[in-house]
Amino acid sequence: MRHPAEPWRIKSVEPIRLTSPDERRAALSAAGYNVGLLPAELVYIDLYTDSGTSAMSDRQWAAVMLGDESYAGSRSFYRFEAAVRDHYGYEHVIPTHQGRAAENILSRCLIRPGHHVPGNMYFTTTREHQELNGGTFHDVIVDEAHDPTADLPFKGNVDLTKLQQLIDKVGAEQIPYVSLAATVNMAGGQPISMANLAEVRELTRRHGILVILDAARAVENAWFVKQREPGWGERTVADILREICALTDGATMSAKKDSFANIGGWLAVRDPRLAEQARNLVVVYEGLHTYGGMAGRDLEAVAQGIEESVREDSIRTRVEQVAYLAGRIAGAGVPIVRPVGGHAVCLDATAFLPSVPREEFPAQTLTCALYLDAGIRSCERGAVSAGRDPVTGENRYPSLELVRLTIPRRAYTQGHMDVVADSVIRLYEQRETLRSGVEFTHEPSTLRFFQSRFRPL
Ligand SMILES: CC1=C(O)/C(=C\N=C(/Cc2ccc(O)c(F)c2)C(=O)O)C(COP(=O)(O)O)=CN1
Repeated sequence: MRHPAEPWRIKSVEPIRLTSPDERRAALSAAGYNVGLLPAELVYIDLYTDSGTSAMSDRQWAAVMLGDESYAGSRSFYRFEAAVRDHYGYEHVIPTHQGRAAENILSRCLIRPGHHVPGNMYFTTTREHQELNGGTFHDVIVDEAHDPTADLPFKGNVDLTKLQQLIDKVGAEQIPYVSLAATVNMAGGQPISMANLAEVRELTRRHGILVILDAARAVENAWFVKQREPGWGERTVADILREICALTDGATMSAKKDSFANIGGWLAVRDPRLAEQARNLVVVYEGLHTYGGMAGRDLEAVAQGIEESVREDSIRTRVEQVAYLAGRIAGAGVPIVRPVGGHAVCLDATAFLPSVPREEFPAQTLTCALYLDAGIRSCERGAVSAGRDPVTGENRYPSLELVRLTIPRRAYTQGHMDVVADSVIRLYEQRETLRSGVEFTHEPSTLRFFQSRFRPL
């Protein structure tokens, strides 16, 4: 797989530095063996997240200068609203400062204690807001999504039998909506197919249950539909994105992903009553419903980013850069989640470090090793992220114990991808030396992933 030639040239750069091994050992210790607590300036290649880390375009920066900072009815809001309406197709657009803020508003509107929310695999903030409002999340994704070696084109699909069984068990009136992610982040950025989406829509319509899309990486999902799903190859990514949304009743969006924004998000729905309810809450938690916790300049950057995100050459080179890194790593025999997703290459930490027991958190251990080896920050997507069962208090050990190498958009070059691949391959060749993991020295009660601290065993 060749590294793609990008449809842009670099006009501005930000210096980065490879620290010394001693500096990295000291920094990691001070960060409690949690790479998320490292100062960014001590990270050479930052693959912690693709969220908010994209390079903005010159046209986004130009739009920033046009930001209308009026408190009410900002010109920038109407541009933002038009961009979401045009490309996602929802009538009522409510800005929020980022994705989890939209999840907060939506969950407060739709979820009541005792409700059940089925979805295609959990995501940390999404499930958190569902649970905070008294809901119980139920994973109804196809079984293969939990198998890193199952090389299927649409591992983000819903298992319709699981969904029907939940409806039969709890009753449709106890299910406020089905939460559908496109793509599925925790499965490694796996897409959902149009056919499966249509089946979910048909099943939920029969029971009067809403479908709410998590659209954070829906453009990547549209790209995979175009590449992999029969009958869609001739459609544009922009068309497919609209078709995805047309099969849902609303969406939460983190504009920090597909839309190349450094901050921003939105909640969009079709039902005017739900929109009114959400607008009332957005005033409480985010700001007036025409700015939703964003400055006018951010609204402009998101609007421009949406337009850029659906361009075929843009999304192709984005996904192909990830595939390039995956090709180099998998080519050396390193176990990764297959098929390769849109935003990340996910290392299978249990296969990578078979000597490290699950109780010693292999993925967390591997993120530390990657940083020490080459100053690369990656993201633990395994038991530490999964947290504890709210009822039993026991650690949840998901079948996917992953290290996510998350690629920011338009930020790194082939040279950086090669540094990452070389480091991962080097560690894999030395994997027998990594025989023990880490243990908590500090464990927060919620979303422990961000603030936990560890020590090596
Ligand atoms: C599919 C989806 C997301 O991927 C997502 C965020 N994602 C992040 C940041 C992150 C979030 C939670 C973690 O435990 C984590 F370790 C990383 C990420 O890196 O992937 C949000 C929330 O959107 P907000 O970040 O704009 O609020 C909603 N939906």
